[in-house]
Amino acid sequence: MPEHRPRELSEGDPFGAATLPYGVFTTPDAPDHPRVGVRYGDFVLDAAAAAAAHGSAHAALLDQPTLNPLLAAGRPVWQAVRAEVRGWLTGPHFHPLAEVTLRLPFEVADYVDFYASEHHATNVGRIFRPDGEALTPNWKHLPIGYHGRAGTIVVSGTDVVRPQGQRKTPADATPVFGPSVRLDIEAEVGFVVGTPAPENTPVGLDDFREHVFGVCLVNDWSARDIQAWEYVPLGPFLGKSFATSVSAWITPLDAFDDARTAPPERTHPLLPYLDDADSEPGGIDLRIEVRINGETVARPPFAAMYWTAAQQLAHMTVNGASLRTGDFFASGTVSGPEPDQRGCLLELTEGKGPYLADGDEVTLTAWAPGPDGARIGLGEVTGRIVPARGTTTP
Ligand SMILES: O=C(O)/C=C/C(=O)CC(=O)CC(=O)O
Ligand SMILES: [Ca+2]
Ligand SMILES: [Mg+2]
Repeated sequence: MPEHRPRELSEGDPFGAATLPYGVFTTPDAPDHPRVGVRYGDFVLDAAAAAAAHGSAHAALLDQPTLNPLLAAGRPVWQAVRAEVRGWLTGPHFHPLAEVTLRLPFEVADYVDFYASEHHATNVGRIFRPDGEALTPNWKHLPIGYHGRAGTIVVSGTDVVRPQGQRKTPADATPVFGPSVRLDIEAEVGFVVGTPAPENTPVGLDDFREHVFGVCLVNDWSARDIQAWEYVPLGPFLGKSFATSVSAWITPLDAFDDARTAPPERTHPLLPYLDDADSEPGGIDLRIEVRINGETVARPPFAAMYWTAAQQLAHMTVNGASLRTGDFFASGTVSGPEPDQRGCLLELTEGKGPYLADGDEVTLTAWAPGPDGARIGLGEVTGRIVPARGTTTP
């Protein structure tokens, strides 16, 4: 049963009234009734129940098994619902976070993964292509990306089965098949598209807020041995498509207004559709923490990303491609300039490993500065590696 007392949060709780991320949850007494919830401290506001009780015009958008109807409703509705939710925080309709089951919060349309950290791209280029320039000639002119696999995006807490595949190191005469022996993480930040765009209407830098609903943490699990053998010349494929974990909580873009920051200085002139010199600062000062089995292994700074999410969206649509509600794009691995700011084990260990072992649990958390000293928390993304399934089939 929902608790009928208003919730008191401790000072500095990163999930206070300035944060208010959306998710989809069920309760043990109604396991077949997924609906939209809002995280407040360690509680979940049943937004569907609160909206119905208040006679909200948006009640039907919130009594849904995914966020997609709310995503599709557009920015004026997102802003109206967020204001209404603030008014419901002192009322009933809360469940303890530990007592609900959280679902994948939105139905993913297409999934794109970028490569926007200059530090990551330089480090990986050095490790994967030691004989060439670390950054390819196009890197400073466009945000490089690839299309990922939307159907294998899973919610935080889902176990990740060790993938199997082909690999071939220089020491192997022929390819070998088996469970990946270089399973890695990639700490990333994802952006969820709400408002669609028809074909042949590129989304300019200044229209970013009209289309992007919110932000979440992403772990783009990567099998480096499978990847290193398969990726030439078309890019990542089975080395990354087995699973991508996302947080159960999507935080509205507006929650990051106080964390906006200018991206690093541009070293190359940009074509007009990517030139953000006169746009609002496109960086976000999000501080990520990567923990493996409870131990902090890295603190990647999202503010260091060279390409911004607005530039990525502009680039994704500049060729005439349309946008759908539920389209999802991730930043690429977040790495900063310092050795302890690298967002994957490939970089953290200079390509030598160790990589993930069966049973390892990886958790990403993050926060950004908010209004009046508040912290804006991003919901965690966590996942545990379980052994490869079945027999090894060549
Ligand atoms: O440089 C490469 O060949 C590939 C690098 C990656 O694994 C990149 C990737 O998934 C994009 C990113 O997370 O930055
Ligand atoms: Ca990635
Ligand atoms: Mg992936």
